[in-house]
Amino acid sequence: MQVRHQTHPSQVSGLDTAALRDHYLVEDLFRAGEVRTVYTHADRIVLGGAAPVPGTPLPLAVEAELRSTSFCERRELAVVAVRGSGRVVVDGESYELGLRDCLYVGRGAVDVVFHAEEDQTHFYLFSTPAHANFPTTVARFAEVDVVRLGEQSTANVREIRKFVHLDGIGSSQLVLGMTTLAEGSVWNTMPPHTHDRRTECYLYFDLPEQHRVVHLLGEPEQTRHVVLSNEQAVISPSWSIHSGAGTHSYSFVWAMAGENQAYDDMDPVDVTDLR
Ligand SMILES: O=C[C@H](O)[C@@H](O)CC(=O)C(=O)O
Ligand SMILES: [Zn+2]
Repeated sequence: MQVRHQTHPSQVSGLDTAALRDHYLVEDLFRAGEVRTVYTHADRIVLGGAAPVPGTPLPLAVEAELRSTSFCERRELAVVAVRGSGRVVVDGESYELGLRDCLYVGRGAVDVVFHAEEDQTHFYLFSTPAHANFPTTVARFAEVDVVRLGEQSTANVREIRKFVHLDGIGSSQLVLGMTTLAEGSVWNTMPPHTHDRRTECYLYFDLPEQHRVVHLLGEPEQTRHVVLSNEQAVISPSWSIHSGAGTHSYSFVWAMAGENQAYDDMDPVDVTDLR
C-alpha cells in the first residue's frame, strides 16, 4: 500500500511536472495476479486495482496501514470492472460483474475475493471510511439512469451514470459513477467546478494505448495539468477543479468522499475565469 499525503493549494504553483505527478497521478494499479492500493490522506480514500487471472482467485488482503482485521472492517468499497469481466465473492456470496458494472461492498464484509472470467480483467477499487453499514449491492451499467450532457460543437457529448449516490445504492459517504464520452468528443467537466466538501478521483479507461488525457487540476485561478494514459487515476483535492480533454474519446470512473453526498453541490467555474 502506497501512502500519499495531502497538499496545500499554495504548493501547486511551485510543483514541477514530476512533483505534480508524484502527488496526484496514480499509476500502475493493474498488475496481473495482484491487488495494488494507494492510501491518500485526502478524505482517507483508498484507490486500488485488482487484476485476477482466470482460475486463480485473488483475495483482498488487509494491509498493515489500515490497522484492521479485514479491509472493510471500518470501510466501504466500490468495485468497477473497467476491463474484462468476472465476479466478486463477498463472504461466500457471488456477484457477477460484466464490463462497466459496479459492486458496492458495505462496511463489515470480511472476505472479498476477485475472480476473472477473461484474461486481463481489471477491477478498479475505491474505498472510504464508513460509519454505518449499508447492504452490498450491484449496479449494472445497462440498468442505471443515464444523464446525457454536452454538445458536439464543444466536443463534450457524454453520458453520466451514477451508481452509488443519494438516489441509488446507499452508502455512508462514498459516491461513484461513470462518464462515457461519445466518439468525437474529448472534454469532460467543462465548464469545470469545485466542491470544497469532497475529494474526487478519476480513473480514466477505454483510452487507446497511444492516446492521452490532459487532466486539469489546481484552483481555478491557477491551473496545472497532468497527462494520463489508459487506466491511470488522478486525485483532485477538494479545492481543485477536475476536468480533462483527451486526444481521443474515453470513459472514466469518478468517485468522491467527504462532507456530503449531494451530487449537485458544486461550485461552478466560468470558463473565462480559468487561468
Ligand atoms: O462531481 C461530479 C464529477 O466531477 C463528474 O460527475 C463530472 C463528470 O463526469 C462530467 O461532467 O463529465
Ligand atoms: Zn466534481
